[in-house]
Amino acid sequence: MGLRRGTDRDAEPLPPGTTPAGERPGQPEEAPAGERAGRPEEAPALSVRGLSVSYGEVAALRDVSFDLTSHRVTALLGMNGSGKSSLFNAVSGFIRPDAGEVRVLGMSAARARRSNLVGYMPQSEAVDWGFPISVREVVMMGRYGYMGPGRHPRRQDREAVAAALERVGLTEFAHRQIGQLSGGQRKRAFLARSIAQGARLLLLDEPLAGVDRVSTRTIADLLKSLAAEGVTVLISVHEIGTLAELAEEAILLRRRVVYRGTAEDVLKPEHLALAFGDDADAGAGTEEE
Ligand SMILES: Nc1ncnc2c1ncn2[C@@H]1O[C@H](COP(=O)(O)OP(=O)(O)OP(=O)(O)O)[C@@H](O)[C@H]1O
Repeated sequence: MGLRRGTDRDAEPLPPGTTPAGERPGQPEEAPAGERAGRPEEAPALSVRGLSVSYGEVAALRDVSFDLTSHRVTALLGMNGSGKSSLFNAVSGFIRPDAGEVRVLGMSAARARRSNLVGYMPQSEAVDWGFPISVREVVMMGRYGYMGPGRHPRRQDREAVAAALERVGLTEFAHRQIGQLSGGQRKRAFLARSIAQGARLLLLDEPLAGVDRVSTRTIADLLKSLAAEGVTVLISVHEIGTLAELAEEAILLRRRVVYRGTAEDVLKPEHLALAFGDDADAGAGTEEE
């Protein structure tokens, strides 16, 4: 049961959530020292090294490197086509990069996903909102990784879902079909899915597109409280208006990392120009090298 519109990612529901001790699904591969699932804090929350992604002739990312530590909300800022979704898909293990390496809490991207450590909120356009599934069922998808093949929720799954719905303020909407929520409520439902999952790294692709001021505030507050609990949040935005409200720091992306700094620093015109200004290397597009 995938909500995501027709890609091969439908084969598996979008990354469910993390793992309370003792109920971690996914079989640990031989984990190097310091990579054991029970002690992921020892590694950076996210480490991206020399990442390049292309689609045929189109170079979406080139030699992208950065680290994220926990307890932080970091914005990924760039114009349309700058590679934000490609980065999320590579970090989630959904697409295979041409080159480079992604480590999530010291694990490979694929293993982190299987271990329910990565929560992903796709762009709205990537979701089939007509899919006959309730808000509660969407959030329950965050628990799939803890269930057996029959996906029968146990008491702790139901409790985790109820708590997540409560936290995002959607308890009273739990039985509504997901498409019958407002834009901001839909985003909160997907956030609840990652909360129920217990994800340690949250990847949010344009979560504020089409969201009003009140919902933006609510989502920003939720993200901050999750970060305070040790969750690492990477959130893509292509509008600068909400940046300072959302994130403490930002990475400017234009196929490669062109600048990184505090939200205040990144908003300086000379830095924004690196990501949004006219440039021979503008945005994404055909490799010109
Ligand atoms: N499946 C695909 N096939 C071919 N090209 C693709 C594919 N997905 C993305 N691209 C191209 O890769 C580049 C980066 O796209 P990506 O979606 O990662 O950017 P983005 O920053 O998320 O854009 P937006 O802000 O518009 O969502 C763009 O030139 C895009 O056209």
